[in-house]
This record gives sequence, structure tokens and C-alpha cells, in this order.
Amino acid sequence: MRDVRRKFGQTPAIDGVTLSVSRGEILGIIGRSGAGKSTLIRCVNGLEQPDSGSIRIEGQEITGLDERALRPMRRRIGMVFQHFNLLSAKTVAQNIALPLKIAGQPKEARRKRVAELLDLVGLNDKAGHYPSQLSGGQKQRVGIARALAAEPALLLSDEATSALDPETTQSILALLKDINKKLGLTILLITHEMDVIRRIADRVIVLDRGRIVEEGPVWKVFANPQAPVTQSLLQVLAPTLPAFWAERLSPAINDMAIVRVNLSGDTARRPFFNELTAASGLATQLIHGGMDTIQGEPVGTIFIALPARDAEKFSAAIAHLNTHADAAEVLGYVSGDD
Ligand SMILES: Nc1ncnc2c1ncn2[C@@H]1O[C@H](COP(=O)(O)OP(=O)(O)OP(=O)(O)O)[C@@H](O)[C@H]1O
Repeated sequence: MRDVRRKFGQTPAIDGVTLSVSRGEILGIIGRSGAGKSTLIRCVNGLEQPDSGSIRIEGQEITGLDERALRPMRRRIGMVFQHFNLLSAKTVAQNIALPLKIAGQPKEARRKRVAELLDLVGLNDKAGHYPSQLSGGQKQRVGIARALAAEPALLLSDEATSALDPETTQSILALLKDINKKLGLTILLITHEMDVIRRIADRVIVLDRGRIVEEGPVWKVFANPQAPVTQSLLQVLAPTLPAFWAERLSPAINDMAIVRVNLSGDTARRPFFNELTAASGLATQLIHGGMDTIQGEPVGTIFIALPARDAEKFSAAIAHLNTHADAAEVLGYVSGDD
């Protein structure tokens, strides 16, 4: 996608977006409501024509194509929706077979393909059920199977888990990841939830008012978000100091400093506490937080209590943290009696 723009009246929904997605990659696109995510995805599947710019899929330019010329291209793209968009009067098997029927596949080939897809999404026993007899997660599995029916190269997922409870969300995300691995399918994943990005995306793009404000491998963006929008979207996942400690904090120097430390990648692969003690002579207490693993990389925030009465040792500890952690911030001080 190169310098794609789309305006509605005076509002630029997409304001000069340039991005590429590699084959087999899961690219997460995140942004607040109104950031332009749906417009972007609608441009990719040809439902919306950009005002300017270029969109190529497997080397072929799709902007400017009429409906007829778009048809073969659309077959290369599967779409999964937030509200599943299943036909209520058709069974699970019929819903999944629909794109194949439209493409003119013979009955026997359709039957075989539907059986494969039911197997892939774990709904073998539901072929004859109607959507109303299924749970939300099962409906989305049908939606995914239908999207995959015509063996697309690209799957567009528009808030596919937004209507699901957390547990079902996990299972649908695991299914998408599994399909990505098994079939080498490229996935463009639109969401407003950072946790969805964290669980399955390889790379993330943050949209704000139609522009890309941040982009990078997921673990790096999580470890060190630069754009205010990214920081605020990540806020819900960030560990915070428990109230017990927050209530006792004071800006006046006291026995212990409470310090928030961010670690990731190489800074997190070191014997943190040993090195801090070696550099400062201070014994440190871990009071809250921990490490996560994103794309195999350690990323985390910890809160430590550091003895603060010995100014020289304390400065040595802070100097060490400033050079050996991604970020370190003294939040305040507490009495040793706490
Ligand atoms: N058909 C349309 N007519 C007029 N304005 C539109 C149209 N579609 C989108 N917009 C506007 O373009 C901007 C981007 O909308 P879009 O739906 O792409 O955002 P989004 O990030 O998908 O939001 P949400 O998460 O709420 O779905 C918004 O200001 C929206 O009001």
C-alpha cells in the first residue's frame, strides 16, 4: 500500500498510509475508534476506492479496478467479521460452502472441502446445526472456515474477537495463529485491543487519525512505545504499583526508594539483581511486577524497593539502572517500617 488517501467530506479517514505485509506474516493494525482501521481494510478488499495512492496484492494493482475485474482478486482474500455475518437460514456446512457454490464448484468437491474446513476449525459435529444453535466462539469458527473456503492468500480480520468473552477470544486467536502456521496464511488483523496484538501479531501498526504513528515488531513496541496513542492503548495492560505501596509513597527521601524498572530483550536477559547489588552494594527487594514473553522476547515492568539512605550507593544504583534498564523511574520513598 503506497500513500493511500481516502476522505469523507473534509475528514481524511486514511491520510497517506504506506505499508507492506509479507507472505505468512500476521500484521496487527490497532487504533482508537475512528482512527481509520475499517476504511483501510475496506480499501484492501476493494469495497472502498481510495482517492489516491496504490494498493497491490500479490503484485497486482487493485485500485481503479471495476467490480468484474475485482472478483478474482477478492477470491484471494478471506474476511472475518466482528458479528460473524452468517446466514441464519443456512446450516453450518451450507454457510461454509457458500463461497464455493458462488465460485461454481461441483457438489462433491464442496462437500470434501467443507469437511476439511470443519476439521480445521474443530466443528466436525456441528455441520448440520444452524447459527442460532451455536455459541459466539463457534459462530466465529464457522466465519473463519467460510473465509478460508476458497483458499485465500490473505485473511482480513476486522475485530474478529471483539464480541467474544476473554476465554473464547483466546481460543479464536489460537485458531488464527494455528491456521497462519499450518497454511502459511497472511493475516491482516484489525483490533482496538493491545492484548490481541500481543497474543498473535508479528508486527504492529498504530493508526491515529488516518496516519501511521508507530510501527515495529510487537515486542519492541510493547517494550518501548513512542507515540502517545500507543502509550495510552498499552496503559490498560501496564502493571501499576499496588495501592498498599502507592498510599505510602512520599516525595521526601526516606529509608527506601520505590523504583519502576522496564526491562526487555537484552536488558532482561541479565542477572539483574546480582548486577545491581554488585554496582551499588545495595540489596534490592522485588515488590511487584514481572516478565512477559512476547514473540519469544522477555518484556516486563518490575517495581523494586532500594535502600536510599546512603546517597553514594543510591546514586550508583540509579546510574546502573539508567544504563542497564530500558527505563527506570523513582516513584517516591517509603519508611523502612512499612
Ligand atoms: N462512509 C463514510 N461516510 C462518512 N464518513 C466516514 C465513512 N466511513 C468512515 N468515515 C469516517 O472516517 C473516519 C475513520 O472511520 P473508520 O470506520 O475507518 O475508523 P475505525 O478505526 O475503523 O473505527 P471503529 O473502530 O470505530 O470501527 C471516521 O472519522 C469516520 O467517521
